[in-house]
Amino acid sequence: MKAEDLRLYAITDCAHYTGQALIDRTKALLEGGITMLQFRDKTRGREAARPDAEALLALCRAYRVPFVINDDVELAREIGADGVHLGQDDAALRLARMKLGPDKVIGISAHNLAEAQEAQAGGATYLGCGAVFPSQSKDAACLAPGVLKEITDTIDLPVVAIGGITGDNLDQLAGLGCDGAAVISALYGAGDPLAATKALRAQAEAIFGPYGAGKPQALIIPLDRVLCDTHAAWAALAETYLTGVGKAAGPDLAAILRQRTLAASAAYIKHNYSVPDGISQILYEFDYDLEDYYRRQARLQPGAQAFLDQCRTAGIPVIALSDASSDLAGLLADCTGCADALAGIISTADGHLDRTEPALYRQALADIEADPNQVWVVEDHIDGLRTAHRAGFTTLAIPAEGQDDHEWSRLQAEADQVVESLAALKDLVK
Ligand SMILES: Cc1ncc(COP(=O)(O)OP(=O)(O)O)c(N)n1
Ligand SMILES: Cc1ncsc1CCOP(=O)(O)O
Ligand SMILES: [Mg+2]
Repeated sequence: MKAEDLRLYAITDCAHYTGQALIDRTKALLEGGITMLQFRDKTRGREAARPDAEALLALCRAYRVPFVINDDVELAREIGADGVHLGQDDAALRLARMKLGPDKVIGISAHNLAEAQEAQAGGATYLGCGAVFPSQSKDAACLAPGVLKEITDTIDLPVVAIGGITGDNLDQLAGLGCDGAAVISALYGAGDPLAATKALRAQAEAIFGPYGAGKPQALIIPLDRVLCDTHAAWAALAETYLTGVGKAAGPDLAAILRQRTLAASAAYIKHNYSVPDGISQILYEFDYDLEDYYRRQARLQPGAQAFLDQCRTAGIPVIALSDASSDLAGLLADCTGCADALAGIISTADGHLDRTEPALYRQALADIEADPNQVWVVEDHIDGLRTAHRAGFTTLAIPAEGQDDHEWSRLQAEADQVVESLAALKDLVK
């Protein structure tokens, strides 16, 4: 989840709408441009509410909008929602984080700086602060604007304001440092929910900043497989090595190693095939084969040159990501003629990092002053996409050779955006 997902955050009004009426109304809100949805049902129990929650989750997936459940961590976990929103009297943040894992959204209600600090220290994803105005939907004490400002000035988490917000008072939230507005009645209670959402969304963007807009400040993209046609070389590395030492590779070896770095692949082979060489010798052989392929056969993928040219025209630095050493990756860039178009190369092998470590992606920011949120990480790899997401980058899924259908559907479900090709990516940076 990104801070901009909070721009116009709708919360269901299950006191007035359930079943098909709730789905229809929510669909109008999604069509009108809500940027996040919370399922909040304060009266029905978990089992009675579950079908509505599941239907809304499917709808939010279709509109690529995060979907969280109010109060009920178990329901969120069971249906695979993006997370939960918890108040001060709800389940403990620590327990919720344990149950949901590090990647899920956990929003916490905070009414003062101490609560906000505790939520930040406990691993909350965002804060809901209010009521900022008297609310018809909940009997909640009003928060002074000074307290809200103190929270946004002190805390690093994204903050959404809540309570009594309408088109008539939204402007009063300008300058308080919030990322968006959470709304029940001004959306669900509107005579024309589609028109009301469109109007509130435009107003929210004017006050809190654009949503999903603009070009990235920089872009991180895999060099192998995505920019260059090196899938065949990577897929053959382990088998070629094993053949050389007189062993036969298992049928699914290439698929197993696709998720691993070179070092982890070498370790896998060492431990599963009782080969004579040590891990560093296996790595040496891998590097040798890659270098040979890079020098003799590697080419840019179709559309890569045009995409890189467009980035250059638009002034967007492109940082290539590689699982080979940066020396080898540099050789690939030279041999395929894209070296001059790259602002840098980051390598899992150099830093002994794998794609589950945010430090990998953060390296890219060392030389450029960019807000991670404004940096796009293009990934063909599910671990990489998840890590970049967790590190606060905007993520784009792209297909690549060697992905199976399962991985591609997970990428599509979890990415902020999906691009079908480098040509489509080029259009996005125009
Ligand atoms: C975005 C957001 N912010 C605050 C709340 C309120 O949560 P809580 O204090 O737990 O009250 P209930 O909504 O559970 O009645 C929220 N739901 N969403
Ligand atoms: C859940 C909640 N928490 C504080 S105020 C509120 C209700 C927000 O609803 P409305 O937008 O109708 O005031
Ligand atoms: Mg609650």
